[in-house]
Amino acid sequence: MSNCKHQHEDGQTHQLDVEGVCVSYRKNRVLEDISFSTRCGNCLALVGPNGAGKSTLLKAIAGLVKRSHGSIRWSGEDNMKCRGGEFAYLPQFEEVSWDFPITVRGVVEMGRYPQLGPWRKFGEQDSAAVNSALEMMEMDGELANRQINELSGGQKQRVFIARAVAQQAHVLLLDEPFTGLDRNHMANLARLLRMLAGENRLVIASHHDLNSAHEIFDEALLLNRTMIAQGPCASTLTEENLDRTFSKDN
Ligand SMILES: Nc1ncnc2c1ncn2[C@@H]1O[C@H](COP(=O)(O)OP(=O)(O)OP(=O)(O)O)[C@@H](O)[C@H]1O
Repeated sequence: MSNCKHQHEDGQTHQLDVEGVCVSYRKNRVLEDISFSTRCGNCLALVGPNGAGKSTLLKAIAGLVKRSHGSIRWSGEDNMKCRGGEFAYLPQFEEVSWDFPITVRGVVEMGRYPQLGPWRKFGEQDSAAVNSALEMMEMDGELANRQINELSGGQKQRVFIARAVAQQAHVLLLDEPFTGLDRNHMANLARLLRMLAGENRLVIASHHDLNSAHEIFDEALLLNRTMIAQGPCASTLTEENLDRTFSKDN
């Protein structure tokens, strides 16, 4: 892993500030007045029912969908103006076109493109980041040369997690990263997320398994179109908050 600079020279920690964010698809408002702050070194779980707006919030932070109101700032800078590579985004499994002819290594190399920009060639540092990410997700060796359409569901998911890891971004935005993984790879991914937070990165992931949330994540954000609660898992994932979050149908 590279030494990303996660601290300003004055020692201030990087922080994500989301304030009053609303997002609509055409006229359908799916996120209403979302405000929270979190900082690097944290693992934050987005929890809420299907259709609550978890993916939309991740995409809004990544700058992939436009907000109609509010602001999203990373270290004080508007997220849409952040330079390439600050945010690594793992799309939900169903959103990826798996028929695209590309190898596992090719996908993971794509994680380096935001760092390269128009002038820099793919170099040793990039190869090292790709190899390390492939090893971490156990997609190295023979698997690295396979076409992605020849993989199992869990292997495909691991390739895209490896792509996000190879990017060595400050902020990892992961849409249901545990989907399709077997028990061992789930445990491996949980360790990886803890390691990334330990390197002072910010990890935000949508997550449906409330039993494992306490072990993996420091904080939870409960969402159902509006924000219900945010804070440390123990004080946020309470019966009362969960009832309020899951009582509204979408
Ligand atoms: N591209 C789109 N165009 C129109 N509506 C959309 C689009 N993407 C999502 N929606 C709608 O926005 C709402 C929130 O969807 P979103 O995918 O953000 O929820 P989610 O919490 O991630 O759900 P899940 O747990 O099922 O993945 C849903 O009502 C969904 O139908």
